[in-house]
Amino acid sequence: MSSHDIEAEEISGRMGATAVAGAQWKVPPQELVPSSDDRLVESTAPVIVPTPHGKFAMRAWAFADGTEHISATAVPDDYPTNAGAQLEFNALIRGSEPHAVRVHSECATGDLFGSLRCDCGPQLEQGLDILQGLGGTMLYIRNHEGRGIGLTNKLRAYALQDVGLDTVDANLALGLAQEARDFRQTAVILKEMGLTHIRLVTNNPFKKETLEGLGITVDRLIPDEIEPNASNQKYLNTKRDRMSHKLSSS
Ligand SMILES: Nc1nc2c(ncn2[C@@H]2O[C@H](COP(=O)(O)OP(=O)(O)OP(=O)(O)O)[C@@H](O)[C@H]2O)c(=O)[nH]1
Repeated sequence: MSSHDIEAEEISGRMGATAVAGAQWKVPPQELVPSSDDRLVESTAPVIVPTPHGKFAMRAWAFADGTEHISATAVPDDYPTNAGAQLEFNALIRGSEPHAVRVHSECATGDLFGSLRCDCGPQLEQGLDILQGLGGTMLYIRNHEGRGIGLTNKLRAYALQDVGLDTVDANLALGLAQEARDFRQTAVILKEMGLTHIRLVTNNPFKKETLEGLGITVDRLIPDEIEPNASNQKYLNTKRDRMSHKLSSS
C-alpha cells in the first residue's frame, strides 16, 4: 500500500465514508435526492446559433429556483435564421425514429476549461457531432455540476481523489451523495418539447432509469464514449466498475 493509499484511507475513515472500496454503487431512488423547483417560468423561442459542430436551434428554459438550462436542436446548415423559423423547428423534432437527445450535466472544469481529469468536455463536443448527424437535441443542464454536489464540493472531492480516493468514495467521504442530480427539470423540458419518447445519447444507464421514472420513454442508448487519457483513465475505470457506465476503457 502506498503512502497515498494510507492517507486516503485515513481521510475516508475520518470523514465517515461508508462505501467498501471497489464495491458496486447502488443508484438511490430519485425521490431521495434533494430536489430543485420544477416550475417552468419561461422558455424562449428558438434562435439559430452556428457552432463548429453545425447549426443548432437554441432555447433557454428558466425555472422558479432561478436555474436556466439550454436546449440545442441540430438543424441543417441552410436552415433559415429568420423569425419564421419556429414553425419549421417543430417539424424538425418529429422523425420516424424517436428523437435523439443528450442530457449533458454541467461540468465547468471539463466543458469550459477542457480539463483532462474527466471525459465531460470531449463528450460534449462528440455529443454535438452525434446529434448533428442524427438531427437530435442537446439539453445542457446547469444545476448538475459535480453530479449535483456543486462546483465547490466537486473541487473538494478532487482534492480527496488526489490523495487516492476514487470519485465515488471522495463524494462519500465529504458526507455527500455520490449521485445528487435531480432530473425533474430535465423531464419538464422534454415534455414541453413534446419529447416523451427518445433515444438517449449516454453511456450511463442511470440516466435512462431516472428519466423513465419521470415519464420519459427511452427507446435505447446511443454511446458517447471517448478515448481515455492518462489523467482520466482511473476516473473512467471507476465509472465502469462502480457506477455501471457502459464503457470499454481499461
Ligand atoms: N462529484 C464529481 N463529479 C464529477 C467528477 N468528474 C466529473 N463530474 C461531474 O459529473 C457529471 C458528468 O455528467 P454527464 O457527462 O452528463 O453524465 P455521466 O453520468 O458521466 O454520463 P454520460 O451521459 O455517459 O456522460 C458532471 O456534472 C461533472 O461535473 C468527479 O470526480 N466528482
